[in-house]
Formats: sequence, C-alpha cells, structure tokens
Amino acid sequence: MAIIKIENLSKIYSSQIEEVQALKNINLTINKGDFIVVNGPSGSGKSTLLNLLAGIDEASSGEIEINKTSLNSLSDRERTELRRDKIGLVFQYFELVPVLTVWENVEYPLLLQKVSKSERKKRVDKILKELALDKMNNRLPGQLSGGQKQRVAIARALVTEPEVVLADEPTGNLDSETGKTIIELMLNLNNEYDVAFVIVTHDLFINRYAQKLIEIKDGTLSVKEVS
Ligand SMILES: Nc1ncnc2c1ncn2[C@@H]1O[C@H](COP(=O)(O)OP(=O)(O)OP(=O)(O)O)[C@@H](O)[C@H]1O
Repeated sequence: MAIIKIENLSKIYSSQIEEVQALKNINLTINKGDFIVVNGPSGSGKSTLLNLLAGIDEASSGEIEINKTSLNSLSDRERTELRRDKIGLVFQYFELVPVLTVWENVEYPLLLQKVSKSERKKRVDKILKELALDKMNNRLPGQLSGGQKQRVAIARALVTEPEVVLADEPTGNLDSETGKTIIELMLNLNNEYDVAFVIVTHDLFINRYAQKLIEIKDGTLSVKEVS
C-alpha cells in the first residue's frame, strides 16, 4: 500500500545570480513497511528531497501525495497537520530540545497533537522502554552519549505512530559501531511496527540493510536494486 507518492517533483532554487535545478522530475512511491536507503554524492539533491517531503521547503512543480491526499489540495494548516501525524523525522545532529528531559522531549510531539495526559504517559513510557531508555527519563540531552541521543530522537519520531520515518544522515555523527546499532534498531522497529523508513546517507555500510536502494545524481533518481 502506497503511503507517499511523489510524481514529477522538481525543485529549482533561484537567486539573482543563478538558478539551480536541485531535483528534476522525481518519481517515487513509498509503501507501508518499506526500508529505503538513499545514496548520492554531495549536492545531488538528497536533502532537498527530504525537505520537500518533510514540508521544510516547497516544490517548484509536481505532486506529493500522502495517504492518497495531494498536499497541493490542502491549506497550509491541513498540510502541516497531515505531515505531523504521518511523518516522523530523525536528523544527523539529533535536534533534541536541550532544556527538556528525555521523557519531555519524547512527549513533545504528542502535546502538539493535543493527545490527553494519560495517553501521553502510556505512549511515552512504552516507547522509552522499547528503546531501553526508561532508566534515563529524567536526564537532559547534554547528559547522554551520541547513540543515546539518537535513540531518544527515534523514540520521539515514533511516539506519534507515523506511517514513515525520514532520517537524514542518522549515523553521520556516530562512531561506526553505534551507527550499526542505530540502523539495526531502525530495522527492528520497521519489522515490528510496519512503519516505513527512508534513510538518506553517505554511510555505505547501511546499503546492505536496504530493501530498496535509491541513488540520486544531479537531481535525478534511480532505483539501484530491490531485494
Ligand atoms: N537554499 C538553496 N539555494 C540555492 N541552492 C541550493 C539551496 N539548497 C541547496 N542548493 C543546491 O541544490 C543542489 C542540491 O543540494 P542538496 O542540499 O539537496 O544536496 P545533498 O545531496 O543533500 O548534498 P549533501 O550530501 O552535501 O548534503 C546543490 O547544487 C545545492 O548547491
């Protein structure tokens, strides 16, 4: 079942000096439970693609459908809510809120969704236990290792029960052993919850975990192999 459908998506960055076509007519379907790895050289358009999916930036032309709803057909507010409900985000530099505890960081997206207090407690406790972080509930992000921070970020991305998690260089700031643990954790969560993962990375070791391996080059996308 398709969760996200990208059709003829293009992005042009224009300034007074030049125009850069960062994405050229991209087509891609992300299905329920997919584990997709995206490679590509620096400047090829990987972050642009994630930013368009995450709503951090807007496409120049083309369509993104989430659960059969075209983002172009929605108001700004509806678009934000749809993304907030269906997409979880994980970043290279973790992006945790430094003054909130581990527990509060994971609770935060549920506050935005206006989930009740009792339901918040249930869901945050469950995901922190699942990710073996329940002994660290009251720590601040500054008191965690890189791998622990990334586990908190993954818990925060999953607590809203999204259909897809987009991860931008999730191992980029971790040593190789911790990076491997994080990817294997994502794979387990993918199997357990059937949530799709799209991992944009330079770390070639991640490719062996891919169900679908995608390469972006000069703004065009190709599927390298499907297992
Ligand atoms: N805000 C912007 N204004 C102008 N050009 C931009 C902007 N953001 C990105 N670009 C250009 O768009 C192209 C794609 O950039 P993008 O950041 O998507 O690449 P990337 O594959 O994520 O690279 P990296 O692996 O280095 O992060 C590049 O040529 C880049 O210089």
